[in-house]
Amino acid sequence: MLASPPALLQATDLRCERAGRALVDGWHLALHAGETVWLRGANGSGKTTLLRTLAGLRDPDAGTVHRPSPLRYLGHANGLKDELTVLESLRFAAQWQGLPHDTPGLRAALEHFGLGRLGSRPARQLSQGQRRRAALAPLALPQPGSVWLLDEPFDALDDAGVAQLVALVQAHAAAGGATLFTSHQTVPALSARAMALGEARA
Ligand SMILES: Nc1ncnc2c1ncn2[C@@H]1O[C@H](COP(=O)(O)OP(=O)(O)OP(=O)(O)O)[C@@H](O)[C@H]1O
Repeated sequence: MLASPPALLQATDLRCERAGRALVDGWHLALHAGETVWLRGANGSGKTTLLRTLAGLRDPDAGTVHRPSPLRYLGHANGLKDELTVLESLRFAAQWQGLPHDTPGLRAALEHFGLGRLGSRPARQLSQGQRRRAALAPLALPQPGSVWLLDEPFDALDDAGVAQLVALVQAHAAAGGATLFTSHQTVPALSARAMALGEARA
């Protein structure tokens, strides 16, 4: 019998607390190449806390997270710097991904999200949807076999933006990557395994 390939991201017996209360306890995840997982849950149920823990931005209160693959986390706050232009932000993200400063895909990545004409604009001049698109643009740069952790990535996107992101997530899965995303809206065009968190905690 063939052994199953190792997960790109693995969480074992995870416990995450806020203000002394467990949001998840004994939680498991094995995210494999080609998988797309939709993490669902009510407001306050712990999705952001869990994603940040999986990304290594906060420590679990118990359990382990194994991250053998490159990882990209996008929080719902966008993380754009107002004073940087859209192209500078993308260049910064490319370097962070280990790509050369002058990587040829930068323009194409902006074009993917319809931002080709906005490359020299400072982020502070963008609309909310344009900011979301600019934050997502680094996903259009190559990073084979990586894990994407995306917190509410569809927020503020119009129908065309949703379709552009769906196309990227599907291509990422087809190329051997994996994605875990949160969303309060159903995205019918995206085929994803749903995982639900428990009830909201006050
Ligand atoms: N810095 C903090 N200190 C204490 N409690 C916090 C803090 N941040 C979040 N919480 C609490 O942790 C719980 C989970 O919050 P979290 O942001 O992970 O939920 P969420 O599922 O992402 O919510 P939403 O759908 O509203 O974005 C909430 O009850 C929240 O009040």
